Amino acid sequence: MKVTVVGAGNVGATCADVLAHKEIANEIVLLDIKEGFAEGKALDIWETSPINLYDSRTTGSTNDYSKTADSDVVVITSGLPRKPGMSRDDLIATNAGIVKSVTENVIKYSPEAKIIIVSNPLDVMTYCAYLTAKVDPSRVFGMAGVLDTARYRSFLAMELNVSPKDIQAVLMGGHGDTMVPLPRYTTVGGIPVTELIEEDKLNEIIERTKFGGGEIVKLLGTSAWYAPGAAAAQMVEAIVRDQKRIFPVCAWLQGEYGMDNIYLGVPVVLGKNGIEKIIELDLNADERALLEESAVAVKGVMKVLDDMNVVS
Ligand SMILES: NC(=O)C1=CN([C@@H]2O[C@H](COP(=O)(O)OP(=O)(O)OC[C@H]3O[C@@H](n4cnc5c(N)ncnc54)[C@H](O)[C@@H]3O)[C@@H](O)[C@H]2O)C=CC1
Ligand SMILES: O=C([O-])CC(=O)C(=O)O
Repeated sequence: MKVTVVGAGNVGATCADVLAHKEIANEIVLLDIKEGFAEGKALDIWETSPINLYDSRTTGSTNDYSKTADSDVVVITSGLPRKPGMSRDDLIATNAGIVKSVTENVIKYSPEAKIIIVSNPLDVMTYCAYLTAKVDPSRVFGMAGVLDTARYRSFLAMELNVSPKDIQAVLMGGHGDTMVPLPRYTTVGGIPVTELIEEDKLNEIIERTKFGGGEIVKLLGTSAWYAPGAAAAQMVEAIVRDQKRIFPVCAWLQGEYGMDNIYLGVPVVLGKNGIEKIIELDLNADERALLEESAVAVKGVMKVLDDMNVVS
């Protein structure tokens, strides 16, 4: 299996490192526009192979997409990260052009690839890649929910002092402050979370999750990379190993949840064909209202992209 990661910065290099370390793909290509950067990161990752005892091969490329040819999966992380005081949406002006040109190259050299978008603003950059790639939306989707649920689960594990392995959760909506964690679908070792934690405390954790990206930006001056890189790698793994995992993924909705022509986070089955199924939960009125509010926010940014006329 061949996997390309575009953008050898913090998230991309972390993703490639996890892919290699866990032997998720035997051939990993890291590509960046900055001269020598991807080659340097790829070499550094490869030099961990005798220590971490794996044989996945990681190589780098400065903007030469022929090296990425026939990739099974491509992860796009190229683009600016936000700084303190910025929202993810503030990145649209720069990142739309980057995601468009990268997607054109990706699809030219790997016409059959599944494409996972990571660049922000996530839902709208996924839409941008879909408009550019002109392939079935089951093959173009975004990483956000795996990260957002990981944050939610890690906060719950801290609060309850239990293993994060035993916490299952679903989170829906856009990858922004309007994301929708769903306590009704959160369990700890099979026990509904609401039986283990006070409502106020749970609401605090939900609020922390919604602003989890911003919490790291404030601490670091740039955005997170360990959890995002690992989350993207987990999606790659589900595809290359045809695991049929159920993950919240930013997917193109065509009637599901009563919504049309929008990229939004929903639970899906992820396997060798990309998104193999969108799972429709029976949301209650409150949950539906939150999802609709999130959809309105995403639609607003999609319109900004449409008005930019970046993608024809
Ligand atoms: N979806 C999510 O949950 C998350 C999304 N992000 C987003 O991922 C993106 C990357 O974040 P970081 O890795 O922290 O940034 P970074 O600045 O460390 O890396 C970005 C890399 O993209 C490269 N790049 C820029 N234009 C390019 C082009 N045309 N072709 C190839 N490479 C190009 C840059 O040279 C740089 O090395 C940001 O937009 C950030 O907001 C970050 C974390 C989580
Ligand atoms: O917060 C950011 O800008 C990066 C991101 O999407 C996240 O870490 O959730």
